Amino acid sequence: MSLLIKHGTVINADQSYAADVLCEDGKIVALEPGISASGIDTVIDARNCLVMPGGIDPHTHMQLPFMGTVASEDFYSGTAAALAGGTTMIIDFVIPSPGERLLDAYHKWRQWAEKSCCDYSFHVAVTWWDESVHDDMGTLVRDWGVNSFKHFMAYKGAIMADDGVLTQSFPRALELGALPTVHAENGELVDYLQKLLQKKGILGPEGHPQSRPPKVEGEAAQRVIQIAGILGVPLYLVHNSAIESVDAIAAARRQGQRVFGECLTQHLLIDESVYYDKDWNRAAAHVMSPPFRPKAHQEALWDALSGGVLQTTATDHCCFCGEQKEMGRENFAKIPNGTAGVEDRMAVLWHHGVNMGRLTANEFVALTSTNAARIFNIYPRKGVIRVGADADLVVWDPALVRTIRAETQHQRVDFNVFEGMEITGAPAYTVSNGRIAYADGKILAAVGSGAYVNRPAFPAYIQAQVRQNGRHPLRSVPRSAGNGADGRL
Ligand SMILES: NC(=O)NCCC(=O)O
Ligand SMILES: [Zn+2]
Repeated sequence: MSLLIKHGTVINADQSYAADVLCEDGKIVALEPGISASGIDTVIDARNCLVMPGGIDPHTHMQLPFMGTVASEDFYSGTAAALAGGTTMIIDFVIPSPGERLLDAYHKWRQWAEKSCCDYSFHVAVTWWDESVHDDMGTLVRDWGVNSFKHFMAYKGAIMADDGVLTQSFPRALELGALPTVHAENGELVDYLQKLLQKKGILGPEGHPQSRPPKVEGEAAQRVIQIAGILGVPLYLVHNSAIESVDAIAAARRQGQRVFGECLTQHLLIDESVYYDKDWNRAAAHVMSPPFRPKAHQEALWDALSGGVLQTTATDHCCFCGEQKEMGRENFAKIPNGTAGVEDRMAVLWHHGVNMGRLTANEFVALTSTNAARIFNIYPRKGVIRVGADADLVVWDPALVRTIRAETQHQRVDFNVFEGMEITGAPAYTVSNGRIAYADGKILAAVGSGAYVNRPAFPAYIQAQVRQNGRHPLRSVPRSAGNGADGRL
């Protein structure tokens, strides 16, 4: 099975150049101008197009049982939507139910994910602590290619990990060479503010952002960064949405702490006014955590992306239809949290980032693919166009104009937070493992054509820094009974 992409401009995170890309049996095998098309099975003419590494979305929830319901995607529909948007790999989350063993939950998710039509991998959530969690973390890293564990500081009474859990899990992750990831919101404060708002009769979706103000995120981000610093553990903070958390990450990085940050495309473009919409359905459709913020936070997020404080963009893709959001009609705290985004992440970031002059095309590649591949240790297999890498590519037409509409989307949900947004620049073709998976608006990838990606532990990219940061050396003072070692009291 051979595929040749001719006449395009290759864009990697570090450089751009004109070259044809030859793929055979799922790998890139040649990369140079003027490769002959004779004997090749499929040829794509990429004239006037850019050829980029396929996107990696490091934060999706395709099929998540959450808040009394289950996200409306399955792994086929969700990964098909990813391919339509130029994303060729997702890292989804295994979230064990209370009391469920991590390994059992992991195998359940693996079974669900067999339908995937793009490559995938899993972070596994640690939501409580006991010996079985300690042991299963080891098994997952050693035998099942998991190199990151997720901790929710929010969702009290459900999946929240308190400081005790973080303090057990982080050093365990460190000894296994795995990266702790964290949803930073102070779950106690959210719980308190939700109850306060309810007592005051504020029960509509406008209660959602008021119960989770930016400082609730900032406090948790600062606290977990300090905890990780004390323990000498690298850290990845998911979906940063607020100036407060970005500032906390910037300060830690300035001091040499190994902290990585992600932001969601949705938080870059949408502000909190959506929760004050008179139409309950529209307001509820935007309920996700952290919530959308006042506009000033968006500019800070853009600056953090272009300034290197945040390294990745994701979506937290988690679809709930209107009927599911209805569960919170009488109480905002019961509206299932989550919005979709995997289909639009790259186009929205291209349009508002590259076209608007905030990002270069190379930075776009870094932020949508390469940095995630490095942090989660699948680089250079993914995240770069080079000989030997997986043939996961997007042929990007920078002149393609499209209006985002829920009506025409592939993701399985009845709403789109970017509804009506006109964007310029979109995938003409998406190539997954050397095959055309999306072209001319159509998904061509078969159910189950995606593969599970093992992610090895001890990423060199992170580990060197961990050694440098180190834990403070522990010291003891030798003393004789009752006296100091030197005989003096
Ligand atoms: N983000 C969100 O609202 N839903 C998915 C679960 C999570 O990541 O917090
Ligand atoms: Zn989250």
